Amino acid sequence: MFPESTTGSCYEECKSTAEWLLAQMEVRPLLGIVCGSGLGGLAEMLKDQVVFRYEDIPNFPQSTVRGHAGRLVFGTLKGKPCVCMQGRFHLYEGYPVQKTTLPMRIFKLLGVEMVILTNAAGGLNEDYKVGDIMIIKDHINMPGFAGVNPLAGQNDERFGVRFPCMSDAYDRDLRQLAQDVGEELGYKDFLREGVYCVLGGPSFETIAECRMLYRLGADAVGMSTVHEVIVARHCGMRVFALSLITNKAVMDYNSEEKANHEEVLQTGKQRAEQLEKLVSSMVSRIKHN
Ligand SMILES: O=P(O)(O)O[C@@H]1C[C@H](O)[C@@H](CO)O1
Ligand SMILES: Nc1nc2[nH]cnc2c(=O)[nH]1
Repeated sequence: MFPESTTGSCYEECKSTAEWLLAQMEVRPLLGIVCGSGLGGLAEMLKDQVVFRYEDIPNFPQSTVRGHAGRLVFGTLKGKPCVCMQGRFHLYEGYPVQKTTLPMRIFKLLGVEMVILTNAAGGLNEDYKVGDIMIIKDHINMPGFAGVNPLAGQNDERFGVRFPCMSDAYDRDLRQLAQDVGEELGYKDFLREGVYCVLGGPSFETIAECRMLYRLGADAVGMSTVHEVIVARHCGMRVFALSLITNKAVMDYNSEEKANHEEVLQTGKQRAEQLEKLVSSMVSRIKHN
């Protein structure tokens, strides 16, 4: 277990990073966006951009994965002030889980009320196709079963309660909005809703693991998002999340298919435009308090 002071995720450290950012620009974001592997194009939709490289932000981790540019982009999307992570952090990069989720606390201290997260994921559900977009309705925190939870350690009540509820993690109204917008855009054939399971990575799953996860109730498997969601909910932000099904999980011992990062990035490119349209259309209809 890493004490918060070595992960930079304690209140004072997050506050000092948030204050550093706020002192550099005038944008006061209400919406936070996290781009998944190969989905960084979402950030390009922001108007009047102010961009920070992660390496220039005090106390911020660095992106090490291809498809994660490592830039924090501020601007407006459909007139709404936003901050967008073009690149996120994963357990397999060697970061303690508290470090991978640190940006969520910084978002909160910047004034963000709602977070939209995206990821690339392998499809476990037999009905899913490559290129499907899955609205996440729930998650399975597999590392959490072994005690890997970003909220483990001392709780700071300034962020949230010791035992936060997760049965309402994925905002029902935002999920409905995504369904409505998706239908209007003609996405019905490739828009799904399901359960996302996080594993530690970086190795992709074995066939036996994929079969097990599907039987446990997961529709898609990936290496991110869940821990960010836990921290975002802990500090009271509304959450909406999408998985792009970039590859089908291999479930059959006769299959010649092999999961690989190239395919993940390639599928991201092919569906990027529609995913961006879905997110921006949702944002144009979201009302803030
Ligand atoms: O950041 P996400 O969850 O979109 O990235 C997924 C998981 C691995 O980082 C990578 C595997 O191709 O894509
Ligand atoms: N764990 C995992 N992560 C992914 N990210 C994109 N595809 C996959 C996958 O098949 N498995």
